Amino acid sequence: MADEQAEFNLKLVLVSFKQCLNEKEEVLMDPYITGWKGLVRFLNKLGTIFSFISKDVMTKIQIMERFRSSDQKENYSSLQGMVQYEMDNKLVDFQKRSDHADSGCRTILRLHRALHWLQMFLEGLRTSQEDCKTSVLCTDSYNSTLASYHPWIIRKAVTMAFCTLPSRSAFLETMNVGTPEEAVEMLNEAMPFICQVYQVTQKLFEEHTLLDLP
Ligand SMILES: CCCCCCCC/C=C\CCCCCCCC(=O)N[C@@H](COP(=O)(O)O)[C@H](O)/C=C/CCCCCCCCCCCCC
Repeated sequence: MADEQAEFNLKLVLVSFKQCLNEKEEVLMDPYITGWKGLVRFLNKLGTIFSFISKDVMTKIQIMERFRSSDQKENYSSLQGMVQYEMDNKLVDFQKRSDHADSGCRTILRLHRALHWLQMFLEGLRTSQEDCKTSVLCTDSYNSTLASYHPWIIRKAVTMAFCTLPSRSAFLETMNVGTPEEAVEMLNEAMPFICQVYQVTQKLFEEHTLLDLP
């Protein structure tokens, strides 16, 4: 709990995503989870209107943490290991959610899709003009990524929440790494790691036809 409430710092998120890939290009589960926890911390700072989103992410993080503390924890130390284990043991629902409603694969797929949104959003943030509206950046990146997976009611709630986002400079200052310029500098550093984690995961899920899990 204390961990979830700790102060957000962009650098910690950056370090986690940097640590995600090992020399064999495997995505390591623990830093992946830590990176997401850091992002939730940031989301919580943006106001209670975002709490329905952070609750959903926390539920998914907790599912993955349970796997990591179960007697099968070794099989969940990387995304590659998890896919292999769940596929070999038929632990993934492909048609509809039933016996394996909360498999690691479908849970990570939701976070993976959200990582695509993050990638688009941060790219917009880092390359946009000072007077650009974060709500517009957020809406555009959401519409081109996650929106197609969400029902109308979620899309409406999400779009309303985006309207409450602070200005670009206030948003960058919330990252807790100094001036907006310094935050942009750090985003420049963070982006390649986030993109690489996204690409490796995308390839893995594509190879095992896991990109449409219910
Ligand atoms: C480097 C830091 C700077 C940027 C900080 C951004 C912080 C973002 C933190 C979290 C991102 C949100 C991740 C959302 C995950 C959504 C997963 C999902 O799609 N869940 C749906 C499907 O799950 P199942 O039902 O199949 O289990 C679920 O139905 C959705 C629930 C709630 C709505 C999710 C909306 C996602 C909007 C993403 C934008 C977040 C806005 C952040 C504002 C900056």
